[in-house]
Amino acid sequence: METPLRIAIAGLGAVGLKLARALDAGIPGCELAAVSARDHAAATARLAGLSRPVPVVEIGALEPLADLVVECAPSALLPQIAEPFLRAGKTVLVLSAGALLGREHLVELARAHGGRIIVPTGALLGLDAVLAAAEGEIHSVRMITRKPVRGLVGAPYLAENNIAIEDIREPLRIFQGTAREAAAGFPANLNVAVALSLAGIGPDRTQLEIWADPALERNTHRIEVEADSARFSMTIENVPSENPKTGRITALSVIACLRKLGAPLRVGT
Ligand SMILES: NC(=O)C1=CN([C@@H]2O[C@H](COP(=O)(O)OP(=O)(O)OC[C@H]3O[C@@H](n4cnc5c(N)ncnc54)[C@H](O)[C@@H]3O)[C@@H](O)[C@H]2O)C=CC1
Ligand SMILES: O=C([O-])CC(=O)C(=O)O
Repeated sequence: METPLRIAIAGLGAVGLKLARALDAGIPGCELAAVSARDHAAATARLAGLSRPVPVVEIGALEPLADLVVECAPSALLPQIAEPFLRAGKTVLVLSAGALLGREHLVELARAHGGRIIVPTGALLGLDAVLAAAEGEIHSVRMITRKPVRGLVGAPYLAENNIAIEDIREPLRIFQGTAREAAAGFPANLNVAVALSLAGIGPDRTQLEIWADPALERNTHRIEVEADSARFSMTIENVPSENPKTGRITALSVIACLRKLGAPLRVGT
């Protein structure tokens, strides 16, 4: 049997905690090795139910303990989390995909040292089809995101543009622009748009609309793609996790991605 891949988790929030529990329960080929959290005492308490305890350490101490780190922390921490792993030729699974924009040096670091950055499908769907279509010619990619108000409040774009959504009674379009612009204005809410753009035609050509909808319960993303190989549209309606900005399926996507890394049969692009 091969030695299991030692997994570190950076950020023990909605995604990180779910993943830690899944790794503890068993994902073939993987073992939880270490965790990083803002509040070590709280993290240790949250992990008390694990069958095999793991150390809770500072972000900078994760790399020697693991072969792969799952970044599921506030987006500003991405370089701190990723750089040591990439410099050591290791793998980084990135959830804060928006933070990759403008940080192309991370990809260069991976290239130079034989490391790897993986962006899982996360809260989205259909990146397999978008990747395939991008091998031909994609004419356009458009995404329309609708979120309940609590999934959007606090986004810097709203404050910068004096948009108040707390008391809206009807759906309100709060943003129209590119994935790059959305990543800057909604760093904790629209990683999916950046993941889509990286799979397809890039952050400057991927068009996005964001709606705040007071009647909605689920974070909803609709994608429309026009390509020379196919036309397709897809919608996902995400049940929010404990973090209303984050769909429950996000952690499941990471679990599926880790399972696929070690699987003898891999389905999907
Ligand atoms: N790519 C995708 O499809 C999706 C990406 N995301 C992104 O994934 C990331 C994680 O999402 P959630 O788990 O919902 O966020 P969360 O806010 O629930 O968890 C983040 C955790 O990081 C911890 N943290 C803060 N400072 C830290 C430090 N210095 N060291 C270690 N940990 C620290 C926080 O205490 C918190 O527990 C976010 O950036 C989010 O925007 C979320 C949903 C979908
Ligand atoms: O993209 C994100 O960061 C989160 C999101 O929209 C979702 O979970 O539906």
